[in-house]
Amino acid sequence: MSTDSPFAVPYDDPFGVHNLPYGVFRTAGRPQPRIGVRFGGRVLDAGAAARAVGAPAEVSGLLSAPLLNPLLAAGRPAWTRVRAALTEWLTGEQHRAAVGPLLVPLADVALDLPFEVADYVDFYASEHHAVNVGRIFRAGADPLTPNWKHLPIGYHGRAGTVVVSGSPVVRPCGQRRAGGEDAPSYGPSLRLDVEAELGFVVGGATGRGSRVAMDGADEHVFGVCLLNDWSARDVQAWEYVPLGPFLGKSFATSVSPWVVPLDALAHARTAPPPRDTPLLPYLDDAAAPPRGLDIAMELRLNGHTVSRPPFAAMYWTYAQMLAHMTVNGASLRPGDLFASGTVSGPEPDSVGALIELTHGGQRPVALPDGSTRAFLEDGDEVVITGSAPGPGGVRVGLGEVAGRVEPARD
Ligand SMILES: O=C(O)/C=C/C(=O)CC(=O)CC(=O)O
Ligand SMILES: [Ca+2]
Ligand SMILES: [Mg+2]
Repeated sequence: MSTDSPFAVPYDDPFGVHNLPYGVFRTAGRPQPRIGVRFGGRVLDAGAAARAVGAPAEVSGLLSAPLLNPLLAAGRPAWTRVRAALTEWLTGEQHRAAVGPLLVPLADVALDLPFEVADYVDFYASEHHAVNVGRIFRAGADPLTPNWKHLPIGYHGRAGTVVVSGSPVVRPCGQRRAGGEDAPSYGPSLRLDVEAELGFVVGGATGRGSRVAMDGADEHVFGVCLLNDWSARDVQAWEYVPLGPFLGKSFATSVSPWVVPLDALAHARTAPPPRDTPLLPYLDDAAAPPRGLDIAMELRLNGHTVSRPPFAAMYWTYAQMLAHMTVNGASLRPGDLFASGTVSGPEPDSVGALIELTHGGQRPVALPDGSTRAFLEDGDEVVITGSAPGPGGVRVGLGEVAGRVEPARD
């Protein structure tokens, strides 16, 4: 095979055949959104490939949609069949002539939000993050609230403001109370922050009244994306008592364009940290298969790496989050998105938010251009990347989620 063949993807490419993440793309020549599967530096037009190889109607139909929701709805057995088909098309000699022309260079595509977000929930699953921000928001009180080790705390976010990587983020305005003031004022957030998180993309509907136990989680988690939960800390600190985050976080949540299938993360599975508080049976994972994920993340501000958050340090697993989210009988819809909460590790340079990195803004970080940041300035660009161990020592790439801050609007 010549090295300029679209099939000549190096063995250790993080987007090799062991990964095959799903997205939705358009090209200048064909602006209709359609499902793409990343393979090396190219994107397979998956629906066109299915038709070109004469795939079964189920596979062809699911891949010919303009977004991932029908595939998400189809459930785990269909996900397995579709992934097997894609693997065969990209590795089988007999498909090269049909599939090769449908591998579009990444540089020629625009990537859209890959699925319509049904409900969006954000958890708070890092003990390190919870302790760090608890100290800042509730100085003098126990940093962990009494419920923290008994259940994965979460809140419902705003599905309609989940945006794809690259979308600009306008600095939000809102009520905030400056230190020392009694009354709030209105204006642009002065403490705009980021939260490096992992998003879990849900498929397979459940009815109201049913629950997804921990051992059913893999039937409903289709895959993962990188997620940035942009946060206006001044708005948040004033508004959150007692119902939790609201407008301080609902203006934008950015996700990476590629949804990495859970199947591609088999080698990333790892035991979560030891539990030191007994758990109710529906959350007790002492005898469960390991559902921590060893995903290495990087948080970059204007091109400079400021932190390396380790997902393996997360206290609560995605199976516990999903079990808790449905234990009251709340139904799931294809396209539900739940996020892990800020990924922070134990080290000062492994935290997933500026508020932690800068100790509430008191110790600004220095950037190579000589400037410093306590919180984000207009024009700043934040990029979060991630990768996980794959088979045979290769990495599974999660790609990146990027966003640039635009000035507040009058
Ligand atoms: O402890 C608090 O009051 C604040 C928590 C958060 O910032 C909420 C959040 O988005 C959870 C997270 O990302 O871990
Ligand atoms: Ca968050
Ligand atoms: Mg948000």
